[in-house]
Amino acid sequence: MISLAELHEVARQRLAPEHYDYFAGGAADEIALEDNEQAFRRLALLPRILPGSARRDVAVNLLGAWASMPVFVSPTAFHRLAHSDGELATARAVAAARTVLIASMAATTTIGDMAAAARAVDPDAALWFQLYLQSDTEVTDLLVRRATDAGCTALVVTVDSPVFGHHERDRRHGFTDLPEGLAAENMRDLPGGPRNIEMSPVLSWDDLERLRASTSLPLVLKGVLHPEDARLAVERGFDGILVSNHGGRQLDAVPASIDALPRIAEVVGGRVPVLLDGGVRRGTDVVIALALGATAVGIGRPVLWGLAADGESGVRQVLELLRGEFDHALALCGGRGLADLTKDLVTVRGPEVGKW
Ligand SMILES: Cc1cc2nc3c(=O)[nH]c(=O)nc-3n(C[C@H](O)[C@H](O)[C@H](O)COP(=O)(O)O)c2cc1C
Ligand SMILES: CCCCC(=O)C(=O)O
Repeated sequence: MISLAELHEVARQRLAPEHYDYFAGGAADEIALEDNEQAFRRLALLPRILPGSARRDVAVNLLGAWASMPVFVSPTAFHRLAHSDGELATARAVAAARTVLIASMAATTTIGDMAAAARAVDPDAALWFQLYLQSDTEVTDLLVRRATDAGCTALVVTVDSPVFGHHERDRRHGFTDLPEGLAAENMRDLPGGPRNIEMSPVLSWDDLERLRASTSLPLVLKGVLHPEDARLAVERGFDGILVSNHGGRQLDAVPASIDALPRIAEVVGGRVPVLLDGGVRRGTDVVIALALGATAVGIGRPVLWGLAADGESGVRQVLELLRGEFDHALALCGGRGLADLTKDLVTVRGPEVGKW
């Protein structure tokens, strides 16, 4: 495989149409979904010349975890729909690539089993846990305890989903339930029996403060697009921001993640890491996002495509392709390290090129 696009094509052929469309789809007219990728194509890089060194250092510290490159894996649900090894394959591949895996609360494998699979590859494997706050605080607390016991070193609270997004592809297929034998394994053995994952508009900053007080793990807020929310998050002592439009699966009228990034990076002003996901498909996308102020970027669907195409090996290919492309793009930009990626390198494509 020579590009992420090729792995996507193989995955499309392998997956049942209803499962492919669950993974690929977005909300409503899929404007945000498409814009996530298109927005990168509207931007251009102005490379610097004569770097004077053949060494390039791309490792980055993410809330105490060393990642070998500024690319991590964003949380996506139901990996066993993509491949029978599911999240175990993903966990092994990400550990082998020495980067951070954000495990989805909606995984089809428990967080404990994912952690064991990752640690068998690398005892220092970095695993974070994504959480939808549940209105029953007992459930949330138990999930946090399980993630902590599994050795997760940060919690990523998804805050862009007060209600479920409307996915018309799923409606067309009538795809509402996981096939027999697959389940959201983290939601078993909870008070009141197995639970469905709840999304709730009742949640407020108070609930986040409550979570803050109940754990010593760093907390990242995922799904921030408004600069004012980023400011509030930093002022209230949260540890990181993940700029994301949920891969275009929630509100369709939102901007592309990369277009929302600069204002948020400005408001945050380096006080906490600013992460980004949505539409990252090439090493040059990683360069652009870092230059515009991201500390690192996440990939969602490409991991699912790698998994569906070739299990653990497919996910490894995705991560190694991006690592290679990123390093190559950094070299072509005359960069020696991540600190060389500054916002003067980015401009818009077309006749406005000098005006940005
Ligand atoms: C099939 C699928 C399932 C997802 N499940 C979750 C999830 O369980 N929790 C969450 O916070 N985000 C979830 N997301 C959003 C991703 O974390 C991420 O924001 C998005 O996929 C990034 O965009 P990309 O797919 O263009 O890389 C999901 C996305 C997809 C495509
Ligand atoms: C309850 C599962 C939610 C998964 C999700 O976030 C998505 O499909 O985008």
